[in-house]
Amino acid sequence: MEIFKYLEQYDYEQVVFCQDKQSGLKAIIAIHDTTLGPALGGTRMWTYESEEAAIIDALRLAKGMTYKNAAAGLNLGGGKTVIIGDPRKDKNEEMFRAFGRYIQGLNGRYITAEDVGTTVADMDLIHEETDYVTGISPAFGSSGNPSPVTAYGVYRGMKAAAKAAFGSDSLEGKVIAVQGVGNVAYNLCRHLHEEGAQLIVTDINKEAVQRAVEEFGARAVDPNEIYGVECDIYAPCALGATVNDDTIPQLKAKVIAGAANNQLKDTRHGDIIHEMGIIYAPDYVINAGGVINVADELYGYNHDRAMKKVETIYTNIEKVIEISKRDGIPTYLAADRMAEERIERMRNSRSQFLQNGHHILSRR
Ligand SMILES: NC(=O)C1=CN([C@@H]2O[C@H](COP(=O)(O)OP(=O)(O)OC[C@H]3O[C@@H](n4cnc5c(N)ncnc54)[C@H](O)[C@@H]3O)[C@@H](O)[C@H]2O)C=CC1
Ligand SMILES: O=C(O)CCC(=O)C(=O)O
Repeated sequence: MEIFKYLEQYDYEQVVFCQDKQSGLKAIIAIHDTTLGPALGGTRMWTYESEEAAIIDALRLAKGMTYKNAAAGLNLGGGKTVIIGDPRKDKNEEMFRAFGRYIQGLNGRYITAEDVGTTVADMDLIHEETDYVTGISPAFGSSGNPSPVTAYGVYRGMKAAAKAAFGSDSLEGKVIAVQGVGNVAYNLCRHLHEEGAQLIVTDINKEAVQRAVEEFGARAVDPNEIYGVECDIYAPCALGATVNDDTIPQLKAKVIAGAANNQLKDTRHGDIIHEMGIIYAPDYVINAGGVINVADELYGYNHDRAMKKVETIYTNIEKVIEISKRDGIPTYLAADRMAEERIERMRNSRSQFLQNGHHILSRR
């Protein structure tokens, strides 16, 4: 891959390769844009097919965080890390401490948190080496696992999207197909079940499926069947790129609203579903609850304040759908415009007064 060409094309600021022979750490920190503030985004640990696949994932996820943080109204830029490895087998204490030292070396340009494959315990190890980490244990006065808060935000955003599609935001009796019932989706299913939705679930992890069947009366289907089931709402909550050329023709849902990052394989898939009349709740707008929650730690964590901000996801989804209808553009583009306009406004105003990026963190 021609890395500098890619960085130039999509305006990335920095990529850091971190290796530590003793612990086996192989990590890529991607910093996309710090116009709004330090880059905040989680650390994903995953077994990638190739180093190139890992680099591309880090870059795509980091850019997504720039847009997510901007659209959520946070004063934070976008970044993300991927650690190459199997989270069930390859973790050790030295690995996260070595990684923490790399983050410390960036002196606040990048702040991390959890993502797929990493946990609060991993963040606590990073915290031994740096303060530039969020989502650490509540014992440290922090917010802990962001997944339940992400789930609540997705639930609220899904209701806003349902209102646009069905005329009411009630999910009672709605059939919702949930792909992946991990940390976020388990909590999402709880909210949906409490509201009286009918759930169809799938996961490659049989125990996760079993739990959803037992606790929420969900119907289980095989992983590749989920796209074609009769349902009102498709909720992608596993990994990205599941809205693609193969899956779109199978979809029966009128709404796509879920937690996964980078749900559209390509932007043209957002155009296709728009033309089909499907209401798509843009991934980075609807799944911002976790980052809103962890970002609150930078101000001294206050759960009520964080949850109040998470509630804005409902109105943000409404706003995106409104722009989409007004301008006749797909919702993913409406969300991009909303985020880009905010970054541009701040770039123009900050450039005149700020030389060294004064930020809340500099008061810590
Ligand atoms: N945890 C959080 O607060 C946030 C998570 N997200 C995104 O939401 C998604 C889910 O995150 P988590 O629940 O934290 O991760 P998780 O790892 O706990 O859950 C993902 C689940 O998807 C399943 N899965 C993987 N591949 C699958 C496939 N092909 N078919 C069916 N199931 C499959 C896994 O077995 C797992 O149970 C990810 O894309 C993540 O990036 C986004 C914002 C915040
Ligand atoms: O919610 C988190 O754990 C941190 C933010 C993040 O990486 C994300 O929203 O994808």
